[in-house]
Amino acid sequence: MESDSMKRTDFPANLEYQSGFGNHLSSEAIAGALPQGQNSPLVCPLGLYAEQISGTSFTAPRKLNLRSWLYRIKPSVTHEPFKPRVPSHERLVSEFNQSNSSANPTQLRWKPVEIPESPTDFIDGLHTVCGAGSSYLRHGYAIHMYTANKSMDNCAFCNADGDFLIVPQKGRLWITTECGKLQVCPGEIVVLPQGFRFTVNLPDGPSRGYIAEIFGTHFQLPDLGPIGANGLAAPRDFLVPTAWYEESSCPGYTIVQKYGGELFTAKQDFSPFNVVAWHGNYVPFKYDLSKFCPYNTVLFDHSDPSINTVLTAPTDKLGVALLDFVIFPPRWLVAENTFRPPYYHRNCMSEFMGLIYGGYEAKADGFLPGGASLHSCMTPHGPDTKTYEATIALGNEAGPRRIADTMAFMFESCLIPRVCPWALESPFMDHDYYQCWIGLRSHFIRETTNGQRRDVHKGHNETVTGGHGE
Ligand SMILES: O=C(O)Cc1cc(O)ccc1O
Ligand SMILES: [Fe+2]
Repeated sequence: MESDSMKRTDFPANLEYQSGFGNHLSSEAIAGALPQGQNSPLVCPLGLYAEQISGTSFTAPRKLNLRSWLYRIKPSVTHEPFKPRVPSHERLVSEFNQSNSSANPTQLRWKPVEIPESPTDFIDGLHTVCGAGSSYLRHGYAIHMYTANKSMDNCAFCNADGDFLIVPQKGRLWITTECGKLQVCPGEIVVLPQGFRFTVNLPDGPSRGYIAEIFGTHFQLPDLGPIGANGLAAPRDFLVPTAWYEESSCPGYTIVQKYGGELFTAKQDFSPFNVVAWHGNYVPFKYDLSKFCPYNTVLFDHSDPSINTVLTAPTDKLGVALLDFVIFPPRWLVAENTFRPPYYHRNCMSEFMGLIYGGYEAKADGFLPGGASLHSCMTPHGPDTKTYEATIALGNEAGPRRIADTMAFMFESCLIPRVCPWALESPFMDHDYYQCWIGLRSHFIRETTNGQRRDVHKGHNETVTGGHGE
């Protein structure tokens, strides 16, 4: 099923990467292609054009400043004017308002979206689920899902609106970027920053995944506070491409630009992957979630999920995220006298969840790999009835238990999402979601006696000893 463009951008079995989150890196596909001692010489080595891509304003503080210099055969500007892409679908949203999305405080859940049979590439398979704010105002986010079955052909995608954090759930993504190539499997994530051109090949055919798009800021590693200097996602596990270029002429090559949530196309006669060398700190990168070093409670109570933050996109308010990317990876549960699954809660932040593989600890049924859920600001949620009952049945005899073969994740935001018609009218919407909690019974009993409480679940009295406050 692979096209000519697939062959043209063939991927070696094992790509080489550079490593390190936030590093200033450089890469040459031909030795000597990088100018020495300056960014923009009168004539660049090998007759290349110098081109800067800025990911932050020129004057952003140094510790936040992101930019790279690309040395390319022809500059990006060498193209015909942008035209609206026809047919234009209203399936991508980057400014959420009453005309394109609605408020909905209900707990929402979706079954896995089926992958289409008709030829669909990564661009045509993209749909916005929900989001908040505006790409124009440079504050907000969008959550998309993609389903696709064929590689992009003679075209590249460019997102002028924000950064994409892609979570593949099914099928590998072989992504060619202006900085080089990335092979991304389910279980890994990839970040394609605003403005980079890229093309997505699907070596496995049918593919599905989730995307968080952030406007006006970029992902950072979370502070570790008292955890110390190590733990969670290690900077060195973030992998960045090495320079790769193609020189072939490509008549009718199309750049598809997402700009204000709309798609525009521009024709050019060469591949945008013509960067022979580059240097900088504004780069695409990938990360293998199995490298994450989880921390958690080792005695009692359930930790807040922020303990599992892989990447965070901050707002200007300290500790308040525009979007946190949090995972629920395999780990040991050891807490004593503790309700171990996620607690019942209401959150001022909004929580979108997806499942890459396995099951999720709070849902015995109904939350499936490739599915999704949305629990918006202050909407109550927590373990389903089956999970609650099973946890209580285990009681305090539950020894250390390893949660294995699972990878769920959450996009958590301080901005309240509006939900798009594609998601609300989806045939994959689980209209019975609320039923998973309806069976939660009252276990209330009024009387307690002096240090004694009635164990309602086992139906006998038990002395409470070894309180935590001693
Ligand atoms: O709602 C969820 O399942 C996500 C979640 C997990 C957890 O361990 C604690 C809080 C929380 O919101
Ligand atoms: Fe939650």
